Amino acid sequence: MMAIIQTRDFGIRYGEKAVLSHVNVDVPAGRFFALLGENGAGKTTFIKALIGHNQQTNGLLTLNAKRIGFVPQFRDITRDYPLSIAEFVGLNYNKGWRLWFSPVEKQQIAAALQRMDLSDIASKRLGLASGGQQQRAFVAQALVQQPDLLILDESTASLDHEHKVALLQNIKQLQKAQDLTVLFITHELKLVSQYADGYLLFDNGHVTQGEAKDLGALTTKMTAPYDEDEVRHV
Ligand SMILES: Nc1ncnc2c1ncn2[C@@H]1O[C@H](COP(=O)(O)OP(=O)(O)OP(=O)(O)O)[C@@H](O)[C@H]1O
Repeated sequence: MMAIIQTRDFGIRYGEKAVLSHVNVDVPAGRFFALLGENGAGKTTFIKALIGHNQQTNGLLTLNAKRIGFVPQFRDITRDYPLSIAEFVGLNYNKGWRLWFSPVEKQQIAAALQRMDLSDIASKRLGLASGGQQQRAFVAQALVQQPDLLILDESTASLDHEHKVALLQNIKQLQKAQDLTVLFITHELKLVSQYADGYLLFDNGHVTQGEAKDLGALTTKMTAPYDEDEVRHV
């Protein structure tokens, strides 16, 4: 199977400080991967390298994605935020010099809304939507340009349990139906282990790749002293 992300002896540093070194991963296309690790372990740094931010890297990084969709950590939307959900979802569309959407673009926005279950509330003001609806709108925005790699940074962290599960089910369904590769950064190991096909564990400058069947053992090891709800999210 083709790897959508492949690294060989790959490293990233900030000045003198090596954040990651000797990273060897092969993420197959069309799978759901959890990106795990303590705060500061280098998950965001790795993602930044994938989306092409200038960094000091060495070794080999091969990326076979045509388009990457990125859902950053939850941003607070105030109640007076003026855009509707549909307008927000189309916000980052690269229209060049045009101010309006072409029929194809409109159709793609409608499809993204539909995929995230937002069609019925497309004209609702985003500021008045619930946290779960807002989070789905962020994902829909990332889906509009039909990425083949979707990266989500702690997208479940701010949601209650019911909405966490709903979002993960939604993403899982997308991954399967659209043959999308999903990288899901999370601290919620137990939750994501039901959806992930594999994981990348960031630890102490190194990255370990594992399969879904290993997630159970990892969960026990990493969450043993705490209940999941007690793990603090920063
Ligand atoms: N621009 C930067 N310059 C220097 N050091 C940085 C920079 N960005 C991050 N670092 C350092 O690199 C390390 C990895 O940070 P990174 O944000 O990638 O971790 P993370 O795993 O994403 O953490 P979190 O779970 O908190 O988001 C940390 O020690 C951080 O302090």
